[in-house]
Amino acid sequence: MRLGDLASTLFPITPTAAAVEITGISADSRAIVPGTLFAALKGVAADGARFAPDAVKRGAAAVLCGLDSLVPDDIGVPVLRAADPRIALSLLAARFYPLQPEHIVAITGTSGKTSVAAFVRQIFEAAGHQAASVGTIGVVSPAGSNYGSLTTPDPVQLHQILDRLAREGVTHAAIEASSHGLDQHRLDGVRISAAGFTNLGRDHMDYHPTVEDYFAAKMRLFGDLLPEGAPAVVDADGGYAEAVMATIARRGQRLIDVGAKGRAIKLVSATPDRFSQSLDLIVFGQSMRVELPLLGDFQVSNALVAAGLAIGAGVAPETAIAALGRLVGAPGRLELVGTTAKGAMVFIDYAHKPDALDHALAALRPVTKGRLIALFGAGGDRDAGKRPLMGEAAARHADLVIVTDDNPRSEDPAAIRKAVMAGAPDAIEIGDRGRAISEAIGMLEAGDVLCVAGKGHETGQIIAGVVHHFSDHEVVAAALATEVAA
Ligand SMILES: CC(=O)N[C@H]1[C@@H](OP(=O)(O)OP(=O)(O)OC[C@H]2O[C@@H](n3ccc(=O)[nH]c3=O)[C@H](O)[C@@H]2O)O[C@H](CO)[C@@H](O)[C@@H]1O[C@H](C)C(=O)N[C@@H](C)C(=O)N[C@H](CCC(=O)O)C(=O)O
Ligand SMILES: Nc1ncnc2c1ncn2[C@@H]1O[C@H](COP(=O)(O)OP(=O)(O)OP(=O)(O)O)[C@@H](O)[C@H]1O
Ligand SMILES: N[C@H](CCC[C@H](N)C(=O)O)C(=O)O
Ligand SMILES: [Mg+2]
Repeated sequence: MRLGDLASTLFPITPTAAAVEITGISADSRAIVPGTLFAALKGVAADGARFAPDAVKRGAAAVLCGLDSLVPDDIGVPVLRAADPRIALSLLAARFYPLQPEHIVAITGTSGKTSVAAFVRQIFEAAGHQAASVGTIGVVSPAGSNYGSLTTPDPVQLHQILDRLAREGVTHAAIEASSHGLDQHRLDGVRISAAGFTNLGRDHMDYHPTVEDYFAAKMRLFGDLLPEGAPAVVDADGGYAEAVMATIARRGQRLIDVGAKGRAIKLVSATPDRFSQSLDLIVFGQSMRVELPLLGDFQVSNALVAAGLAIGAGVAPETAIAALGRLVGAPGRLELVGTTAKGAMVFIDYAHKPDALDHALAALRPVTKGRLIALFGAGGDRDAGKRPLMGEAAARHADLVIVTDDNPRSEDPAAIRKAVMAGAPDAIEIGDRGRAISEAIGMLEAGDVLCVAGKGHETGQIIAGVVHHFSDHEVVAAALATEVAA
């Protein structure tokens, strides 16, 4: 594509520059091949402007940067200066990869995004649409699934994915909008037709200076990205619901509020029956009942937000609610992965923040006849303040707490465990996660429940910056197999 076709409506471009052929876009100088437009962005760790000369040496055909960027005008290729180069990058990426599924819904909130995205995809499928989801567990579409590393991919990758999905015939997609993604404008070029908000709790205090800043990042989804008049779904029972609804009202969006306090999709009652729960609902004034095959109050919230989003995107209410009866949980989210010979159950969950741990363990208590055992750690190079709070949440709910390693990343694993144990002083400490899981399984008696939390679907463990293959699923399966053999 010519630079003129790509960027002339956004930037003043000379005729010579307009004729330059652009073959790709990247914000990483290391990925530049001849013909690529290099976006020099200021990041958390570096200023991309420093890498512009190297990008040009590698064949960059143009450079995008900020108004006051250090990139010199005489760098040898056209320089496009934008007030906010991250927004410009997203808009250019959306133009370079022009196709998007017709209906895209985006979900934000501290917990539940992956689950809601997976549920919306399943409801779309039940309604007969070609559907996909994009988020922490990767891209899941009729063509298969592949795992990416970020919850909200960077804009170039995201638009490449959306363009590919649309070409494969996907008409309906659900995307997770992380606070990093919203803050860094990764979603700014996406044509969002409905947006959802699950809840707000403590998270990412390493990146956002205050909870208000974190909330403001999430609010960009409704304040800036979702058009006026479009449907906005909120769990009315969740934290910060009123503040979210105020933004939605200010923007003239169509509120679909769900939950016990919800009016559009009202939860009249949820009656649990071990692994499922019977939901009595009033959906836009009509009584409906469905048996949700999932455990935990929080999954009711996630399912109703998902139904609201699917309805907002055009699915008939009866179809959306009926589809809740066949939902399958997202991998590694309160997933029952096995039962020991003595009759204890083992679950794998992705709770890696205090609220999530609170909800996951609370959900398991009613199915626990013996002891509830929580096994988890906390990630390194992430919000250190959440560590003792996770310890406290576990100590509050579980009969036995085992503190182990999650992804220590660059940090000292023992120091992370110590910080977690400040909130759970009676916990057992077993650093090696594999050993912790097999020892925990060895301790299980009839009726006990073990919750292995924090890594969910992950297939690697990052220790001292190196990713080692590691899967809670594989370790649990191996420990259960040994137990049966013994
Ligand atoms: C803190 C954070 O969000 N960082 C993201 C951000 O990087 P950054 O802009 O701060 O990067 P930087 O290292 O300061 O470098 C500045 C610029 O120089 C460029 N550079 C750097 C080195 C070089 O040799 N050449 C070069 O061109 C970089 O590509 C970048 O454009 O933008 C990059 C491109 O989009 C992301 O890959 C990167 O994600 C890092 C890897 C990351 O770990 N992010 C996590 C924390 C994250 O985003 N998580 C959220 C939330 C998860 C959840 O809880 O749901 C997610 O959406 O996954
Ligand atoms: N609505 C909810 N409220 C509270 N906790 C939840 C909710 N939904 C899920 N959880 C808990 O949070 C964990 C992560 O859920 P999920 O992956 O769906 O959320 P997420 O917002 O995508 O998280 P992440 O930001 O880490 O990707 C689950 O394993 C469960 O323990
Ligand atoms: N998207 C989240 C995932 C955290 C998963 C947990 N296992 C950890 O390493 O803390 C993050 O990068 O902060
Ligand atoms: Mg997620």
